[in-house]
Amino acid sequence: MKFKFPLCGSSCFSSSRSNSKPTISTTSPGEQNHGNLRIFSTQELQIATRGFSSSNKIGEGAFGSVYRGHLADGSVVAVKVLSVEIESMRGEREFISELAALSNIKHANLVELQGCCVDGANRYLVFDYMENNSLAQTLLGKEQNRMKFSWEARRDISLGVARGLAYLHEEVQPHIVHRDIKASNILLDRNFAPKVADFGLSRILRDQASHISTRVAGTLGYLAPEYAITGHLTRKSDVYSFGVLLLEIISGRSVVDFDLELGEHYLVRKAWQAYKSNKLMQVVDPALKMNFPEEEAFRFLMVSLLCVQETAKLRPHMSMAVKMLTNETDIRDVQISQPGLVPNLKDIRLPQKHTSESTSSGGSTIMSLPSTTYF
Ligand SMILES: Nc1ncnc2c1ncn2[C@@H]1O[C@H](COP(=O)(O)OP(=O)(O)OP(=O)(O)O)[C@@H](O)[C@H]1O
Repeated sequence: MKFKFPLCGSSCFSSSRSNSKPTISTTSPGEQNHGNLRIFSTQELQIATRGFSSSNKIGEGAFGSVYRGHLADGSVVAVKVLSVEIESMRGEREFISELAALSNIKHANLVELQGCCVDGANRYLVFDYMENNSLAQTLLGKEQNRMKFSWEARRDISLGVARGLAYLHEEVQPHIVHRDIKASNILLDRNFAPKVADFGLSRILRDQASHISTRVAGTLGYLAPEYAITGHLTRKSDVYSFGVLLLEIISGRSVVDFDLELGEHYLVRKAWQAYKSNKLMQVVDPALKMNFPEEEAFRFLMVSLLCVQETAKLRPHMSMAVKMLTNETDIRDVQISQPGLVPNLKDIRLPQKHTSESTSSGGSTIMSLPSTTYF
């Protein structure tokens, strides 16, 4: 069954600046419905996060800081304090109604948006709290933060992410292109089930020129070449990023790592060279000490290479990628062509100024990312 994602609801919301408690307009019963979105007061979030204390801070991203919070009902949440300037965001009503639509999107592999808070110029998002942090920290992070991931854990995480993305791409209507699939946006719950975070947000939180450079730079290795060069964003750009992520999960290393010896810096290039010389299994994380089913690992590597092919239309849709990973679809005879490679990140000229106008319509989303010197 397809999930309907109402793009612009007509919900009506206003916040009282005097007592920080948001109030919902009662002009029309139909206009009060925020679906699953809970409207928090600033006071509630202050109490939950102990005044946004540094000991409750769990991370920092392009859109602001993230704090762990304990709500009065005993549940634990992650509160994202948006640092994006108010002028750059959508209007309050539109902001609330679009978040309401996002909060209705529920899937076992997506981080749930519980609610939000609007208090004058301050805006906060409240998500389910994920106990085991992100893949960027636990799989690819500093030695002291790393955990051991068995092959089975890696397989389940890869499949979960693929299913979450397939849901956004093919079940939600109109579909959602995530735009920022990467290890730091894959969070793990208490059972290490993977949850894709931050879907749908880039459309709502318009990036500020001041931080777009770092934002793009941090994500470069995951960018599909056609997106990086022309700014033309489709679901297949997410498929490319998923392919990169899959390679990272299997190999246990980051997509770009200049600490490794020359020739090893770029994971996608390394995997492609290994494939061409019939040594693809060398890409599997040595930390697994050969403790994995070879046939399955080979299949996963082949799927990752299919997803990162340079030509977008040769990449599978996410539902097909799921079928390939689970072996419902046989890929033994599939031809793999040259991947989109990023040979020299230093050559990329990042924009000084950026306006991110993204519209999701029909089959693609067009973004005004300036072209880059990429190859
Ligand atoms: N729901 C959550 N539960 C637990 N921790 C979270 C949650 N959301 C975010 N975090 C933590 O906060 C960090 C920052 O998250 P955020 O989404 O703001 O930025 P990011 O994904 O790391 O980077 P970027 O903003 O560039 O995408 C994450 O890496 C993670 O460690």
